[in-house]
Amino acid sequence: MIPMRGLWTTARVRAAEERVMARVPAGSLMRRAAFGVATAALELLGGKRRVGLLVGAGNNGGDALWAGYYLRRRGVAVRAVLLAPEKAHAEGLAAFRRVGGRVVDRLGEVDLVVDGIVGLSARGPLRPDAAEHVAHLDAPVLAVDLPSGIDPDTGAITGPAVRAAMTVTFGCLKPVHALADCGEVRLVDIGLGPELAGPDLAELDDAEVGAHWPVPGPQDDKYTQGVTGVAAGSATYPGAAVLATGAALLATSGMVRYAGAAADGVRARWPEAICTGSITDAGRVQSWVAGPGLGTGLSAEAVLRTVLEAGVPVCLDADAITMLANNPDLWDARDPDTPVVLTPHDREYERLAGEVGHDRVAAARRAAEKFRAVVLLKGHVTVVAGPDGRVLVNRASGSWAATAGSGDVLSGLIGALLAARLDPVLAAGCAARLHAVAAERASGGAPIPASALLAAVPDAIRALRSG
Ligand SMILES: NC(=O)C1=CN([C@@H]2O[C@H](COP(=O)(O)OP(=O)(O)OC[C@H]3O[C@@H](n4cnc5c(N)ncnc54)[C@H](OP(=O)(O)O)[C@@H]3O)[C@@H](O)[C@H]2O)[C@@H](O)CC1
Ligand SMILES: Nc1ncnc2c1ncn2[C@@H]1O[C@H](COP(=O)(O)OP(=O)(O)O)[C@@H](O)[C@H]1O
Ligand SMILES: [K+]
Repeated sequence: MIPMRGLWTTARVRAAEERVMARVPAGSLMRRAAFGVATAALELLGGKRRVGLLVGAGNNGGDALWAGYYLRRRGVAVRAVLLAPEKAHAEGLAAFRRVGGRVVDRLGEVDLVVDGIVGLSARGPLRPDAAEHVAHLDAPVLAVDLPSGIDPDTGAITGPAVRAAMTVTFGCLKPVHALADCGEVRLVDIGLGPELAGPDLAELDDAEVGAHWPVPGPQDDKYTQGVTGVAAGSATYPGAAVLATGAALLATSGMVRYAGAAADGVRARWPEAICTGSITDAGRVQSWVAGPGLGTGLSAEAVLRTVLEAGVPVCLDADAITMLANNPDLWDARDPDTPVVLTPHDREYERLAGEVGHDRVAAARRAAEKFRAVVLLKGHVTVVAGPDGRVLVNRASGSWAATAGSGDVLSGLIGALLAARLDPVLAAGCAARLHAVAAERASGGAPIPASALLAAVPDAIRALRSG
C-alpha cells in the first residue's frame, strides 16, 4: 500500500505535542517552529526588509514573536501589533523587544505580514479587532500554522479570515491544510512523528493515483480487467448516459456495457460500448454505475433494485440517490456484502441524510456509517468517507468542473475503477483526483462543458501515471 499524505486533527496533535514536550526543554518546540517561520519569511521577502507581525493571545502569537526575533537578528525591520497585549506570549515578547522589535498600533506599510493571530485553538471566524487589521493588508501573508479565521479541523470559513500566500505548519499537517486554501504549505519537523499514530484523513497525490490506476498486463483480455455496467440516462436525458459510458470507456481498458433507454444515443457516440435497451438483457458485469439521468419512476426503481441485487460493487449517483432518499425500502434489495459508493452533491446529501453543515468530513462520515457505504461528497473539496472510518479528501486546484454533466463523468470513472476491483474508497478517491485534473487540463483557463472534461480523461491519466 502506498503511503498517503496524512492529516491529523487538533486533538490528536495536542496529545502528541504533550508527549513530546514532556521530554524536551521548555520552549524548544516553539523556537524550532518559529525558526521555520523566519526561514520561510526570508525567502518570501526576497531581499525586502520590512515585516509586520499580527500577534494574538496564545502560542501562535508566541511563534510569530519568536520568528520576529530571528528576523531581527538577520537585520530585518520588524514591528508587531499585539491584539491582546496583556495575554501576548511573555518570553516571545521579551525576546522580540530585546533585539529591537517594535510594538505598534497599526502595521502600516510592510513587505510581508506574519499571521500569528490564532492557531490550533481557533474557534469561529476572525474576531472584529483582528478582522479590522487583516482587512487593510496589502502585503502577502505568511500564516503561522494556519490562516487565522479558518477552522483547523473542518476548513470552514464562516466569516472574515486571513488569505495566506504561504502557511508554515509544525509537526504534521492538519485537516485545514487539505480542506481550505492555505497558499503553499510547508511543514517544519518538531519531532511529533513518533508520537503520531495513523492519520484522521489523507490526501492522494498525483503520483499515488497514477500508481493505483489500472492498466492492462500481458495476460489480460477484455474480460479479465473487469466489465463496467452503466444504467443511466433516459429518452429525455440521453446525455448523462453518453457521458457516464464515455468516462467508463476512457478510464480503463476492457469493456463497458450500457443498459437503458438511451442505447441508440450511446451506440452512436461510443460504438465500442455493448448496448442493450433493458438491464435485464445486459450480460455480466463486475460493477454497476446507476442513476445519472435515469429518472425516478417505477422503471428506474426496478433498475436500482436490479443493480443492488447484482452482487457486484455499485456506484449510485443523482436519481439513484433521490430514489433511495424517497424510498429507503429500496435498500432492502442490497446484499449486505455489496460495496456501494454514493456520490451526492450537497442537495442530494440533504435529501439522503440531512444538512451537510460546515463540517463536510463529519457529514460524509455520518452518511458512510448510516448506509454502510462509501460516501463521496462532491464539491470544490471532495470528501470520500468509508464505512470503516477511512477518509480521503481532494481539493480541486480550480473550479472549472462546476458544470452540468461533470458529475456523470465522475460516476463513470468510479464505476470503471470498481470493475477493475480497486478498493471502493480508493476507487472513489482516485476518480475524484483524476476528475479534477482532467477539468484543469481541459480548461486551460477557459470555461469548458463536461464533454471537454471527458475528452481530457486520457490526457489526465497519462499525466498522473507519469507523475
Ligand atoms: N503546543 C506546542 O507544543 C506548540 C504550539 N505551537 C503553536 O501554538 C499554537 C496553539 O497555541 P494556543 O493553544 O496557545 O492557542 P492559539 O491558537 O494561539 O489561540 C490563542 C487564543 O486566540 C483566541 N482566539 C480563538 N479563536 C479566535 C478567533 N477566531 N479570532 C481571534 N482570536 C481567537 C483564544 O483566546 P481567548 O480570547 O478566547 O482567550 C485563543 O486561546 C499552534 O497553532 C502553534 O502555532 C508551536 O509553537 C509548536 C509547539
Ligand atoms: N466549485 C467547484 N470546484 C471544483 N469542482 C467542483 C466544483 N463544484 C462542483 N465540482 C465537481 O463537479 C462535479 C459536479 O457533479 P454534479 O453536481 O453531480 O453535476 P451534474 O449532476 O450536473 O453532473 C463533481 O465532481 C464536483 O466535485
Ligand atoms: K495563524
